[in-house]
Amino acid sequence: MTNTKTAVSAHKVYKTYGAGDAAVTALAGINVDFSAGEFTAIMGPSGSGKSTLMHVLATLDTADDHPETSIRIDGVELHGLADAEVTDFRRDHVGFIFQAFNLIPTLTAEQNILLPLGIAGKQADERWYQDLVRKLGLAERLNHKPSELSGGQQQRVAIARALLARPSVIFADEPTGNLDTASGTEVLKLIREACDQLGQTVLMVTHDPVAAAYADRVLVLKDGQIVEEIRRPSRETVLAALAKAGA
Ligand SMILES: Nc1ncnc2c1ncn2[C@@H]1O[C@H](COP(=O)(O)OP(=O)(O)OP(=O)(O)O)[C@@H](O)[C@H]1O
Repeated sequence: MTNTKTAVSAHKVYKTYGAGDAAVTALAGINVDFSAGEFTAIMGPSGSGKSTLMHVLATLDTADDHPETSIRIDGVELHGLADAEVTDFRRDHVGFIFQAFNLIPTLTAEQNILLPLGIAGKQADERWYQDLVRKLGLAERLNHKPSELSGGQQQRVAIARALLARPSVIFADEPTGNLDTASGTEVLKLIREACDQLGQTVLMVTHDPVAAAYADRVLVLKDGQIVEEIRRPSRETVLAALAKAGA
């Protein structure tokens, strides 16, 4: 991608859980930018702060108050913004693909895909919706409930739901964690295509070096800090970086 616009920018991001002797530093002053259209994998040992970083950048959790902390998405400063404003912003700019899919079991695939826009009181772009459904191979499955879909199909419904609103950035937490290899590969290729063809920005937490090799870059966290950055990762370079970080 030649587009170098910054989609997400984090500056001096700290997160401490608990207080006093029980305090745990989950993020120890993170500085990182994510360019528009870039696919980044976030890796590191258990407890290194991956989920915390995702949640804080996605505005699902708040960073510690620190005079210089800044978290921006599409240039909008989100750190310190009131909850209601953050919720509104998130609805328009941020999409999620979580491992547990977060699909509503009583709704059909189509209703699940359309739900977030419906809640926001917005109409889906009909052509874009049809495009997504076709591209994701869901056309024959739209009237099925999640329990009538395979894991890969459920994850594709979650991807369609995330992409429909054309969010500036999508946060994916172990999106292939529950899938068999074939479905996992399919999901990773779709995420890759969304970045290459639609300019979608994606941040993905994963433990899988093969999944990480689909990304443009890998960030390795350790003790709440970024200790390694790999551009154009391969399974081998990722494994070496993880070994170095003690994962
Ligand atoms: N709600 C919480 N209360 C207290 N400590 C927490 C909380 N959430 C996370 N932590 C601590 O913060 C640190 C970072 O946790 P985090 O879940 O971000 O790590 P992770 O890299 O995502 O781990 P994993 O790979 O095991 O999911 C850990 O030491 C964890 O125990």
